[in-house]
Amino acid sequence: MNDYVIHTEALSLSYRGKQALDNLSLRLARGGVHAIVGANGAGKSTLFRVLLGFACADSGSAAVLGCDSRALGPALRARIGFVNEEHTLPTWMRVEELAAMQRRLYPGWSQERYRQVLVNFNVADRQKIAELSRGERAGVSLALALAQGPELLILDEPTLGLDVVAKRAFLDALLQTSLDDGATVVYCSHQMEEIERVADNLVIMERGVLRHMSPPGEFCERVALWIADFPFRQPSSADLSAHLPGVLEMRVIDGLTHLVVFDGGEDFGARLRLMGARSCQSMPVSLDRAVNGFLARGHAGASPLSAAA
Ligand SMILES: Nc1ncnc2c1ncn2[C@@H]1O[C@H](COP(=O)(O)OP(=O)(O)OP(=O)(O)O)[C@@H](O)[C@H]1O
Repeated sequence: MNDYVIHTEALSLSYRGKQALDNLSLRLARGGVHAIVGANGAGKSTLFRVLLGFACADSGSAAVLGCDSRALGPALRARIGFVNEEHTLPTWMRVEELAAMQRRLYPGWSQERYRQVLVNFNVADRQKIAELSRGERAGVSLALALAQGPELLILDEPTLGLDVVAKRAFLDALLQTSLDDGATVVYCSHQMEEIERVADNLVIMERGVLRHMSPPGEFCERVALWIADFPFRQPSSADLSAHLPGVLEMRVIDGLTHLVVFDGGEDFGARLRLMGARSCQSMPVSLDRAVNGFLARGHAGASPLSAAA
């Protein structure tokens, strides 16, 4: 018996020949906030669909809270909160009717949590869902999901389209749900500053494959920006690839070579000097730059050093 809230083994799914999940083996431990990132089309939403039993994999296995995703019954579904990026809700219902219905359905319902999230949106209880703006609808669906008191919360780009204040309030409530109620949160997002703030675990997917998993800080520590001054001959992208390990991205700015490097090793500076650098220095990068550099390397249409001058 393991304690993974999500466990996939060699999970594959292709849509008419297009590989969305490619032999994906992923184990997410119980507790904390897990953020899944990846370029557009990396397979994040597809993974969620398979996990929740909305789509069938071609091969491999997927389990949520220890149960095969193909056999999730009502009792198990009640332990999982899910918010999709469209924030699908019954448009004909009034906000108060929807909240009352959910309160009856979920024994762990927290009215306080519901109000805590919803207060940041200008939503009147008597309004119909159809009358709400997109952001307000997102606010209602997020308030409902957090108030359900789920054991596992799966969120597909939950803050897309929210303004800064609403986003912050939602993230605070999310953290509190995870800390106070012990809920495990699994969510995908393209917003790194948000992930930096809330995530305990960073999962990077690329074209249906798991590329990296660690705490965000650990990932950042493995990526560095090197700035080197080559006074005579600027090395080409090909030179760099051949002689330096882990170069993700190269740019020449004001005559200085900027390299984003993953696992460059202790002697990276010495290697730069051997290639003719007069001086060089390394500095840390933000999560945004680290992840984007990492993903740019394998991005469709981009060569490994696509940003090279
Ligand atoms: N119903 C479908 N029919 C055909 N192809 C699909 C379908 N759904 C997804 N795909 C393809 O599967 C791949 C993975 O899509 P998915 O929506 O899972 O990516 P994603 O990581 O969630 O992307 P984004 O960040 O853009 O939301 C993409 O190449 C997409 O074009």
